[in-house]
Amino acid sequence: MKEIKIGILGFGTVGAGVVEGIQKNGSLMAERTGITPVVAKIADLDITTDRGITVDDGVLTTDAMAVIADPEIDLIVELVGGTSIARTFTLEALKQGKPVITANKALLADYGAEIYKTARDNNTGIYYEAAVGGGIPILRSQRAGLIGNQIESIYGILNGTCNYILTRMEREGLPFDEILADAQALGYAETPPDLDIDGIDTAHKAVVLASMAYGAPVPMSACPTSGIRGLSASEIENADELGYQIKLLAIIKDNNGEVELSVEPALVPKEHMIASVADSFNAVFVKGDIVDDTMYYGRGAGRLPTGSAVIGDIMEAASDTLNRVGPPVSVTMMLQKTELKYCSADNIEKRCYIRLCLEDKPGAMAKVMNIFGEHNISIASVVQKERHESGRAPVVMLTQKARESEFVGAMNAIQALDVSCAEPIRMRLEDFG
Ligand SMILES: NC(=O)C1=CN([C@@H]2O[C@H](COP(=O)(O)OP(=O)(O)OC[C@H]3O[C@@H](n4cnc5c(N)ncnc54)[C@H](O)[C@@H]3O)[C@@H](O)[C@H]2O)C=CC1
Ligand SMILES: N[C@@H](CC=O)C(=O)O
Ligand code: NA
Repeated sequence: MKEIKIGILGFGTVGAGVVEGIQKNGSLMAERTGITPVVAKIADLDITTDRGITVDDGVLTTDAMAVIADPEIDLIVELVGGTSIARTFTLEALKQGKPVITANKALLADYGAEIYKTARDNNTGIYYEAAVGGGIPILRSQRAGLIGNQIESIYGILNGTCNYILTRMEREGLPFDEILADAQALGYAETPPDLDIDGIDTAHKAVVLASMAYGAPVPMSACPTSGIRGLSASEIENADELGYQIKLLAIIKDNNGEVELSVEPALVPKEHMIASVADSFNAVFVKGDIVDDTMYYGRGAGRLPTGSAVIGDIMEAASDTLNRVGPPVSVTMMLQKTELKYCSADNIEKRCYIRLCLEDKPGAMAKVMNIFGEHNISIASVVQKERHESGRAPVVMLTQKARESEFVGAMNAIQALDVSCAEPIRMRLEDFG
């Protein structure tokens, strides 16, 4: 039986989950692989807080750099988070030829190009399954099971916090802030949670998925991003009445050789499988040119599910190290091309949900319809609610597909109308057609 000595940096939610998982199932992993995982060192700035886990004397330290430099340590697990000290730790370990396992999608999204190249140049690996879809082995599926496919499209619910908030707003009608506090207490949210609710965490994961799908590090600037901050109960109710649910979606497509990428809240049909993905669960739908449609589902956040993904990477990195495999597929797939072409956001075609507030006056609707006509936007359905006592009436519309630039033009023109009494609300409607 061979042994692999692991140095963990960051003993927070995920770090503690990794140690708990190895304590529980380490012997099972050893029986299955012939490699015994040994947590030799854990570095954290705080080594006094009780994580509900007992470790041997001498394992805990506050000095992460000493763990990286320790010749006894075979591989490094980076779980401190953020993009500053985590980048320093990761690059230093790779330069010493040690494989790094990380759950840090922000780090990969911002510094992926530098990190993958450093791994390759030092003949070692960076492993990052936990960075996308938490416990779901989505990247492993992409780089192993789907390796023979051109990826046509990926749709993902990739943020446990947002999906948890949307689910409870819809089911329990609770206020946004109250549910966010629960998501934080459950260990799902980032620090700060703005990364979750503004869609940035989803975008971090989307660019990692897109990089692997299309073969080069994709910059965050290529991913137009909006989140669920300020989403009102009215949108959830209106969507429900029309047969839809609202989900924060990552959308990645090969659009005639150009990468189409966005993160945005979207109405999805209630009968589609994606609508049944609730709470902190994530789901990723990948369509390949050979395999056709595939779907992956599981816990997207939390101590043990994320720990499970990190542990899978530890065992793969251990096997690669012991077998002296050079840079693994998780590195080479990210460095196939030097540059990718991106679809301009203006040219993306989509359907939309639109809520207007109109003065209830004769001709108001005709003015609005004229504007849609001028912008080549065809309306699929319109619901005008009873007018309020104020003389104003909310109007809810679903459109057919049109170009983003036409939607922007139409919204500006409608807002400028004398009969328009509030800024129009617009969201994507994704029917997967
Ligand atoms: N919590 C979750 O469900 C998931 C988290 N992740 C990612 O995993 C990483 C870790 O997240 P959490 O465990 O939730 O964060 P956390 O905040 O619970 O843990 C981070 C730990 O790192 C320690 N730390 C900070 N600076 C340090 C330094 N210089 N040296 C040593 N220790 C240091 C902190 O004291 C803390 O205990 C992040 O990149 C996060 O985005 C990924 C998937 C899911
Ligand atoms: N904050 C993230 C944690 C996992 O990546 C989430 O809520 O999904
Ligand atoms: Na994963």
